[in-house]
This record gives sequence, C-alpha cells and structure tokens, in this order.
Amino acid sequence: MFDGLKDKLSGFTSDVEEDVDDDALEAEDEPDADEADGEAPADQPTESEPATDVQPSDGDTAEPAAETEQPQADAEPPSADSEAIGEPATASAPAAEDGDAVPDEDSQSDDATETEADSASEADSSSEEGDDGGRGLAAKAKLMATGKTVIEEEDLQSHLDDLELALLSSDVEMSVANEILDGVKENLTGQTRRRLSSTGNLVRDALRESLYDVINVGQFDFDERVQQAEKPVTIVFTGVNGVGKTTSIAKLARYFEERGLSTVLANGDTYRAGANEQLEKHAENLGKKIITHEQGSDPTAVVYDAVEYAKANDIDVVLGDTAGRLHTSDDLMAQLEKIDRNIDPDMTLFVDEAVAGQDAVNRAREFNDAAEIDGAILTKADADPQGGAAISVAHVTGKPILFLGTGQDYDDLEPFDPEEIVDSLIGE
Ligand SMILES: Nc1nc2c(ncn2[C@@H]2O[C@H](COP(=O)(O)OP(=O)(O)OP(=O)(O)O)[C@@H](O)[C@H]2O)c(=O)[nH]1
Repeated sequence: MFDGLKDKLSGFTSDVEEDVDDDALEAEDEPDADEADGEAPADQPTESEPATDVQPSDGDTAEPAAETEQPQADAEPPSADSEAIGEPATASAPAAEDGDAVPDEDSQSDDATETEADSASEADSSSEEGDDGGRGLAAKAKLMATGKTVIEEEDLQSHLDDLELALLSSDVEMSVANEILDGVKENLTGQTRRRLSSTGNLVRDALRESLYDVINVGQFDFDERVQQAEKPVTIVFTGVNGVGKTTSIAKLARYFEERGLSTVLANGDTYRAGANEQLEKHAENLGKKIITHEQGSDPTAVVYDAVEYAKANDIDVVLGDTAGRLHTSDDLMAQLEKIDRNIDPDMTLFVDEAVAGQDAVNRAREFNDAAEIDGAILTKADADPQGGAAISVAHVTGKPILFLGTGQDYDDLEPFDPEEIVDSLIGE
C-alpha cells in the first residue's frame, strides 16, 4: 500500500541529508580564520583551560567544567529514533546516552573530535563499507563531533522542488502538496542537527509533522460516535458506480458485528438492475437482514422501512446503500436530499477508490459541496501505490477518511489512523 509514495519520501529525506551533511563536513574541513591566526576561537578551550570532558573518569564528570552554558539544541534529549549513527561517538562520550549530559559541542576539544573520529575509523575498518548508505562511519563520527548544522533555506529549495514533483506525481492534490511543502520548509529551515541525532531524523520529523497535519483534518472517533448515538444509528453511503460502495457496506456489517452491534442492510439503490441481488448476496453471506423494494421505487422509502425495522427489532445500525451517481446527476442528487430531509441520517459516508487518485479527490470535494458528507471510505488502497487520495481527501473536504478498504474479503477494512499512515509512509 502506497509503496511508490514511500519511496519518493524516503528519496527526499536521504537527498536532503546527504547535501546538508556534505556541507557540514566541508565547513568542518575548512580551516577556521581564528585558528589560522593562531588564536583559539572564543568558545574553544585554551591551553590554560584544558577541556575536562574528553575522558570523564565517571558519569558524573561528563558535564564539561569549562562551560556551564548549554546551547538550546543540545539541552534537548536525543530523539527516540536516533540512528545507530551515534554509536561510535558515544564510545568516547558515555554520558551522552543519558540525553541530559551531552557534552556541549562548543566545548569539544580537538582531542575529543580526534578521539571520536579515531574510534570511528577503527570501527570503520572492521565494518562493512557502505552499510550506512554511502557515508563511512568516520565521516559520520565527524558529523557527530561537528555537533550542529543549521539547515538553510537555500540548501532545501531544490529538494523542495523535487518533493513537490514527487507529491504531484503521486496524485496529491496541488493545494495539499503546497501545504505539505510549506510545513516542511517551516519545520526544517534554521533547524539545528542535535548531537546524536542525524539530519535524516530531522527531515523525517519535519515531513511527519507536515503530513500528519494535512491527513488528520476533521478526524473523530467513529466507534465512539456510533456507541454514543441514539439507536438505531443510520448511515447512508454515496459515491460513483463501481468503486466498492456495496462491498464496504458488507464489510462494515462485519465490523459492527465484531464490536457487538447488530445491523440491518437497506438497498436504496433502486436505480440499477441487479443491485438488490448484489446486496442480498452479501446479506446472506453475513447472515444479516436486508430490506429491499422493487427497482424504480423511492430509495427514501427503503431506508425508512429499514429504520422502522431496526426500531421494532432492537437493531443498532442501519446501513443504507444508494445508487452510484455523479454529483452532476440532478435526479439522483435530489434523491439523496430527500433521504436527508426525511430520514436525517446520523452519518453520510462518501465512498471512492484510492486508486482513482486525483479523480477521487475531486469527486469527494464535489460531493461534499453538493450534499454534505461526514466522512469518507477509500477502497482498493491495497492496489494503490500512490497514496495521493489518502493524503488529500480530508484536507480538501474538511471531512476525515474513516476507513480504508484493503482487499475483497469482508475483513479487509481498516480504520484510518492518521498516525499509523504517516508512520508507514515515513518510517517510525
Ligand atoms: N482490491 C479491492 N477490491 C475491492 C475493494 N472494495 C471493493 N472491491 C471490489 O470492487 C468491485 C466493485 O465493488 P462494488 O461493491 O460492487 O462497488 P459499488 O460501488 O457498490 O458498485 P455499484 O453498485 O455498481 O455502484 C468488486 O469487485 C469488489 O470486490 C477493496 O478494498 N480492495
């Protein structure tokens, strides 16, 4: 699911990381003007102020004596997902693992830098080349010793252009792509890479936050809303033909059953020949009651009868199918309005297929404008490498995606969890 998009996001992260770290290494290699003059930089220990933090005799002495001030970035504990990149450096800075006693970058002596680099190059010679995606352990250790690198906007711009292309080619809607780019830029520009964290982690975190912000729009707890609503809860499903509406209704009947809620199905698709048989088949497979009227009758009457049946038989949820339609089909949209007026369903859910990408996003917007929806189900996510619809629908409609269809079986329905989706796209 969404593998193409995952690859593109991962490409963005590694490209930014490589560039920013290259710049940091180059800067590190350039002789400092002060050093060239034979003067120690103001924040480096002088001969009369030997650094005491190079080889702490025990954990308590890890706090550098020569410096009492910690820059803000260093004061934060390393993020939980710090890469193994920290290992060589921690060998000579044991207190760093505590997160609160990381030696100040500015107080690192050259000795400390050499010690870290030396131990890393030893490790390097005994480890396989290229296991870190190209940068040797020695270079990594040097980056760690460099401490912090400010990520400048100009470092980012060409990568942001690439990211924009990657998002658009994955069918992410234009305004959503722009929102993500703005978020990434804002989160990353001026960022400092903390010791024991990698540039890659910073980029991933920035991307994670921006994606989450657009995906999470309008989210509510579907189970809780159903549990708390007065019974029977009526849910009506809309969308175009053939996207998996009927199958999703059947999957939801199974979903509710697993949560101890009973359902009755109502076939409000009185337009299409064969629609009754299709839903009847699902009802039979699942052992559910179904209410149907003959083809051409009023869909509102079918849903009304199902609600009456549910009231009379203590059924918790009414699931009402409707005919597939375009938002421009005036007659069919008028039917939806009539259901709305007369039944006042608890929720109207828009169903479309993730594989339709931009088309699904546009339809979601148009349906929501024509007859307000409460949320969406995206089917066929199992067959969608792009993920554009999954990322865009909530932001464009202001209504959440509630479920993903992930296959053709009744159990192939997953609650849409924005955090899980973002983690699976970016990596935890
Ligand atoms: N791979 C996959 N196929 C799905 C999924 N959901 C539905 N399908 C398949 O999509 C096809 C169409 O599903 P239907 O439920 O008939 O679609 P519909 O929107 O009700 O169609 P109409 O009643 O014709 O409007 C069927 O073959 C389903 O098995 C899904 O999540 N993944």
